[in-house]
Amino acid sequence: MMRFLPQTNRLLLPSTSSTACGVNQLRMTSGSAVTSSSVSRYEEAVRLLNSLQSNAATIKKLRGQRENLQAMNLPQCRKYLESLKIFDNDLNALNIIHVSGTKGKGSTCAYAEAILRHQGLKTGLYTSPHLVHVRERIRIDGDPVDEKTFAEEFFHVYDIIKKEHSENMPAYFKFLTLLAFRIFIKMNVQVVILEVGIGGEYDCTNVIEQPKVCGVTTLDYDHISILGSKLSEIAWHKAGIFKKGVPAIYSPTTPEAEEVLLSRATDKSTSIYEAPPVSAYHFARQISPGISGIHQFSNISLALQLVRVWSEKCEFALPGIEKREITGKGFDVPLWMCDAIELCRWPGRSQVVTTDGNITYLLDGAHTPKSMEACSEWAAEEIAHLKKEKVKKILLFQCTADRCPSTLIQYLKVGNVHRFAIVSIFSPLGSLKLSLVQPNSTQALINQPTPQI
Ligand SMILES: Nc1ncnc2c1ncn2[C@@H]1O[C@H](COP(=O)(O)OP(=O)(O)OP(=O)(O)O)[C@@H](O)[C@H]1O
Ligand SMILES: [Mg+2]
Ligand SMILES: [Mg+2]
Repeated sequence: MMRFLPQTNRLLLPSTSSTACGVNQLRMTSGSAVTSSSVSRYEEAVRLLNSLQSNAATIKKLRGQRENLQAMNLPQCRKYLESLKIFDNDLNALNIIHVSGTKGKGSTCAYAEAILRHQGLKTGLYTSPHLVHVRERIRIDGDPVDEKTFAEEFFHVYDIIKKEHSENMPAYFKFLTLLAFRIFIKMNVQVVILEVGIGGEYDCTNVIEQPKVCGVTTLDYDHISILGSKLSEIAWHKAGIFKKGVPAIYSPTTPEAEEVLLSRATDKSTSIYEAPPVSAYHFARQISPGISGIHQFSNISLALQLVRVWSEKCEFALPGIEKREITGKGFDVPLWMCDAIELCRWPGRSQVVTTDGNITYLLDGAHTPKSMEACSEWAAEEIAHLKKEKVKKILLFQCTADRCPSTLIQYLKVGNVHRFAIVSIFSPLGSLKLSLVQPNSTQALINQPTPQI
């Protein structure tokens, strides 16, 4: 089948020059193998990156000035990008799929990435948070960027910003976003799937001017001190990523939230569609999606719509997908797309890990009411499958920052089948604190040692 690639797209041209688009030459360490010096450079990079995290006292102090700070995010980002000589054209040429929402952003991005990679496109994927190491957040062709590249590009970005903005260094997430753009440009990726950090309107990923398509996943209550406590307020922030002339697709939501999404789309001259239920598609064969759980079907539908619109906008023909107007309707999903959906992996979300020691861990990233319910449904189903086996089942879900385990646990309704639910607290520094929660109780027994089971 004939493929049409965007004429204006620098990234779809052969990559011959490391100075393309105004970014400077790489500072190479010796050889391509990972040397001890490149490893220590990587460790030093991670140490410096972690030093950009605000401590609890600073965060508390800054909370009062939150509105001001939020509004400053994007102007600051633009200054840093200018210093890094990354221009709007460079970002636009990344052919970005931009995804906001409360739940399912990472999964939706992972599905879209898996589908496009299956077609041989060189992909960049930017997501958060990470589970084991920070490089998981910046992926090239599905794999975390390697340590050597990470370290080289880190110091390129860090040195320039330190030199020009030493009094005003970007915080952790902002820095990583700049680094991700730099790496994607250097690696000549053909498409970037970009997950918003928090909200949308003021999020530093929103510095991009012209994505190819935007998506809004399931809306729910999270970060309410920043985004508001009503779904309509939350929707306002999420719709902040809409851009003039860039189609947007959203997962079904409440009428109040939908009204806000639609009215913001009108204000911004964005054409907007609701992603259909998964039953609207005709799959070439029965599929068992790579990320399990019924809730993943709405992410799959959104990812399918995003990929389809992306291919129309980029004039990149996808085999088995007819060219047609963007409508937000279901379509025939060819075999290769079914394969890609099955091959998609997103660790730490609806993941079952079995150990030799008769323990099965159910890992999930749930941390909002809706996602705890989704997690609950998925876990109950998995536990039903495991019922006959004499294995202990431990469910881990995510509880970071100021979220409270005891408010989340009430949404978990998997009964007595497992002995304990363990709330995992991830921190970007990589330390994992465990808190115990007894399944029948809403009371977390914080910081107890792991039980003998
Ligand atoms: N469509 C959905 N509806 C409800 N819950 C969902 C949905 N998709 C994912 N989840 C839940 O949210 C968790 C996190 O999924 P995912 O990483 O895809 O979302 P995210 O929006 O990137 O989350 P985060 O806030 O951690 O960045 C999953 O483990 C699952 O419990
Ligand atoms: Mg979140
Ligand atoms: Mg995420």
